[in-house]
Amino acid sequence: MATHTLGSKTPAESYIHAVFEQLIAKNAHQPEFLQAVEEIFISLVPVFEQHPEYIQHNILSRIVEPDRIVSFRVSWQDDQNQVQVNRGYRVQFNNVVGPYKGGLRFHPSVNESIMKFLAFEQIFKNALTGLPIGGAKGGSDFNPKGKSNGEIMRFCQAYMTELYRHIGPDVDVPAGDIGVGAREIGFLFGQYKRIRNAHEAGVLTGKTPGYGGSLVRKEATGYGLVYFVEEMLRDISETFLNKTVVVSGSGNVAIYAIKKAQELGAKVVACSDSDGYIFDPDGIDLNIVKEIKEVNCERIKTYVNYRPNAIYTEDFRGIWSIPCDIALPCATQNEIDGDAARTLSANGVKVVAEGANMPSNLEAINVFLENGILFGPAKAANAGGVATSALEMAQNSGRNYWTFEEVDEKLRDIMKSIYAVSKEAAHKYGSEGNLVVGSNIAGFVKVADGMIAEGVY
Ligand SMILES: NC(=O)C1=CN([C@@H]2O[C@H](COP(=O)(O)OP(=O)(O)OC[C@H]3O[C@@H](n4cnc5c(N)ncnc54)[C@H](OP(=O)(O)O)[C@@H]3O)[C@@H](O)[C@H]2O)C=CC1
Ligand SMILES: O=C(O)CCC(=O)C(=O)O
Repeated sequence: MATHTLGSKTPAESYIHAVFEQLIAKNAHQPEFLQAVEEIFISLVPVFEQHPEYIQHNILSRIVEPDRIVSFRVSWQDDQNQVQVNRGYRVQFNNVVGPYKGGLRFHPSVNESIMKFLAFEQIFKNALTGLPIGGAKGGSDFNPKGKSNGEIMRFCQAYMTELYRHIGPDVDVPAGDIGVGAREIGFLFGQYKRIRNAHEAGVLTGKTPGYGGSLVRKEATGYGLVYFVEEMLRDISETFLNKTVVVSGSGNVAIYAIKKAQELGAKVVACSDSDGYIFDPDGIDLNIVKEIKEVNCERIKTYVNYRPNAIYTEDFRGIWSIPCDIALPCATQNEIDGDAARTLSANGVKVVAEGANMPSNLEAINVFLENGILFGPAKAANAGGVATSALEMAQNSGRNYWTFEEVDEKLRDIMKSIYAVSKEAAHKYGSEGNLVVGSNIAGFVKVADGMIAEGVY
């Protein structure tokens, strides 16, 4: 039976508590979804105390129920001509601010709870960008590891053969996430185009620039994360220069976070994959990581074959025992628990900012906040990816391309604005400096006001 930490002393608390109790009763088997909702609900108490109209409109009961969840069979043929079957999903959570928008995850751990937590987070993250995009997420329990190019293509085609009827440039615009990069988006787009007989470029983002993709989208989540941390550091008169940084993961977000942090003068000493982590006291050589992960599709442990001083440890969570000034979790959900947070804190970490979605559990977040560590929550800190996707949609609608510098400048401005808006909301509602509270409130208020304006449905 799931438990929670929400109180029920004031009318606002009682309302939030009651909605959460009902949610637990209906979704007891969805721990990731409940975790994501609880984090937001805790932040919203002061908002509901000042805005009884949100209770009158029963916004919370409505906002936790997705507009729809599509779940479907994906049958495809492997290289041995055997028919394989996976489960596909698209959770269209909320389109008050704009068309449903959010990535697709292909990973064996995918289930309805993970899809719902990601789509729920996406609503508020997307609202924070200031751009007209609603919240969604999708994916499949398909495991891309070890699959041939042909198998990946046939899976993507089979997945899109059902998904196409639920999406469109003004309806729902998927993109990449774990296990879905430019190659998969290409296969998905090709199948959508064949079925619809139309080059609707805006139906997917994360495309290669040659056929409608935006420059900077590949780099955007990692770069945006670092731009966000620059803003956090600016407030304490610090910069990335000479800081020791630990980045978990070695996928899309991690690679471009490492690249930008290094460009700004930081020394990145560690990264990981789901098997283990590498520690390089001389600083990570990103070209080697890119060769291993992007070109050869190998495991991160092979890094030590190229760098004699580097050490590999088979335990990906152990990465948080490395002393650092800045920690950037960029792999997956719940990779930092209370113990890992206490270790980071005891080792003197100054800033933790989330490139992954919900990488810190609730206990870890509390440890960071209680110890005065600057904490950048995912829905603010990693919003650069989806924001640049929205810029890709804008270019597709305008049938034009912007230069790398133009998109990068817009991305930097968006990250600055997300930081400012989150900080301002935290201040306004009495939680100075708490970006968890600030980003949750700023995103929520925009969506809640839109829900009231658009009427009950
Ligand atoms: N791509 C984007 O634009 C955005 C991504 N995010 C989030 O960032 C995170 C990383 O995504 P992205 O870089 O795109 O994905 P990738 O598939 O490119 O890379 C994922 C990385 O995380 C590791 N990883 C995946 N699952 C696990 C796991 N269960 N335990 C430990 N390590 C794991 C992978 O290791 P291995 O190779 O061994 O699987 C790999 O190094 C996710 O949380 C995603 O939701 C957030 C905003 C936007
Ligand atoms: O670019 C997008 O639409 C999706 C990005 C994403 O999946 C995320 O923000 O978690």
